[in-house]
Amino acid sequence: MQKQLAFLEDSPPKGFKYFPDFISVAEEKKLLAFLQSLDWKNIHMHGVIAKRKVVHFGMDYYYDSRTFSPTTPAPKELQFLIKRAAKALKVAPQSIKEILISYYPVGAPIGWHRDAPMFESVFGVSLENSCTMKFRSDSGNYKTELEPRSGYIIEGEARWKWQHHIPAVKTERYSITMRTMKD
Ligand SMILES: O=C(O)CCC(=O)C(=O)O
Ligand SMILES: [Fe+2]
Repeated sequence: MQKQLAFLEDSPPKGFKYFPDFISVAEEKKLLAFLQSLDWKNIHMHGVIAKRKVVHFGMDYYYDSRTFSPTTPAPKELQFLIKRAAKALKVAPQSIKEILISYYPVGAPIGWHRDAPMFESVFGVSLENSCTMKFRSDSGNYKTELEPRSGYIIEGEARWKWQHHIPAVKTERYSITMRTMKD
């Protein structure tokens, strides 16, 4: 019994895949320099301003109304990453319609959620520092470390049956998440 519980706790949700060293140190350095040039926006949710800041390409997402509309296409600096993520997701690069760049200052979390229902698969890349990502569902809990330069896929059960969350980060971190749209 004990063993089975431990197994449940430790096995990743189906549809979550992790890719250590998805980008090189040089690519990370270039991306981080590019991110400094962006026009970072606050997230207003239910009258509160979140600690993390974001930049959207492809689709703008309005957190309060949960609606979206087309915005600036992804710049050239992100094209290699979109191509690589699309390959890992086994979709065409044009299928990646939303690119969300997030900055987590020390102490910034992202609360428990499922990504908005208009999106399908998610590919995330972590930059600068590690964080913990937690998953929960009726079938259990799972916790993993997202290292700098790693990538992850959230699709299938991990996407629709599980929620995920990043506890307040201990060291600042950036992520670039790329999403396909649901049909
Ligand atoms: O920062 C990340 O890697 C994940 C962010 C996330 O879950 C989201 O934007 O929906
Ligand atoms: Fe998410």
